[in-house]
Amino acid sequence: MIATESLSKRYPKVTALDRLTMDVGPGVTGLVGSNGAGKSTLIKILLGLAPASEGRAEVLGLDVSTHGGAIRERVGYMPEHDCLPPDVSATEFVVHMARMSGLPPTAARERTADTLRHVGLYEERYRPMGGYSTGMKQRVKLAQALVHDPDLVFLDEPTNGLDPVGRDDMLELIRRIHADFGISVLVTSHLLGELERTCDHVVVIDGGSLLRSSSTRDFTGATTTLAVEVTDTEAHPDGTAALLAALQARGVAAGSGGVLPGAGHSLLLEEADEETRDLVRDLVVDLGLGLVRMEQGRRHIADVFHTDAAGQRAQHDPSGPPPPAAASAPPAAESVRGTAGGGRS
Ligand SMILES: Nc1ncnc2c1ncn2[C@@H]1O[C@H](COP(=O)(O)OP(=O)(O)OP(=O)(O)O)[C@@H](O)[C@H]1O
Repeated sequence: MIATESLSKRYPKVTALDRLTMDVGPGVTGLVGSNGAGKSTLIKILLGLAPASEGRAEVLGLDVSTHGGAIRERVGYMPEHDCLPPDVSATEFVVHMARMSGLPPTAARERTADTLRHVGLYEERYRPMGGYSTGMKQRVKLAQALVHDPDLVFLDEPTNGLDPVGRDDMLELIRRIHADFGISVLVTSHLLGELERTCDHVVVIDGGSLLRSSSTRDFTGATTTLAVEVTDTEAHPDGTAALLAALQARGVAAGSGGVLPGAGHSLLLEEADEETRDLVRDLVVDLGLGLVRMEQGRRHIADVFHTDAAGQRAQHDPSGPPPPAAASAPPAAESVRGTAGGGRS
């Protein structure tokens, strides 16, 4: 679907992409990287909207430097930032975008109604978009990317600004774009956790270079780590801390797993066996906490990202001190915001 070869983009003060070589096949692919990693720049080059400084790229077998128009006919694009005219209704806007994509008037109206229904906008689609919530605006942006029935869509940070429920709804919609309509998806995010539930394949970029590209399954192989999540109670306003203390009192070492996607705080217990699982269960009961989740685990993509990023930096500067991410066991932090280099040149 997408192939780049030594693709670079240099702005006067910044190298946004640095000899990026990658291949993306059909399905749902996540493009992960911190702010400034080069995700939006890559999308603009792939759409033929911005020229590369060096290297080449193809989308659907078409060269981006010479076939931008043909690519945009077959590819949908959901931009990152708010770009909807406030005085226009979703219906008017999406019909307009469908017409711009070459659909005749009747087909444009029919496809608009179908697509807005598909993304979950009903009566409100006749109201001006200025009064919409962030979630509704994201849905309209998604609808306009899908209305001309593309082969592939680029979704730039579609969950930005959404609350956990809105984010889950959007991720479910993204999964269905491929499952129901066979449209392939390239979706960017700085949130690693959400992509491991949504994507078949994940590409991680850092400072404009490829850090890793592999199937989600390969990223998240089985481990002996046990993730435990509990509720707070009146007696234990911080249930996680109470459980941690009780485990430590019995000589079980646990690390804090950070805030998990769409969930609360979690504890991570390394090399947990049957006995440890029984102990956790008993302690949760003794403390009167609610057990939200006890999951023997998969690795989180975040772990792999931190380990790989640390390794790469160590390679670049073998004599230097270890970067913070390498100095301790990497937490399963959800976001890579701010953990990667910015690609300054
Ligand atoms: N038109 C431009 N002129 C100069 N620098 C730019 C331009 N567009 C992007 N950059 C810089 O290129 C780098 C990559 O930006 P890009 O927007 O592609 O990153 P990103 O991964 O999409 O991050 P974000 O999620 O914050 O948008 C950043 O340092 C950014 O400041």
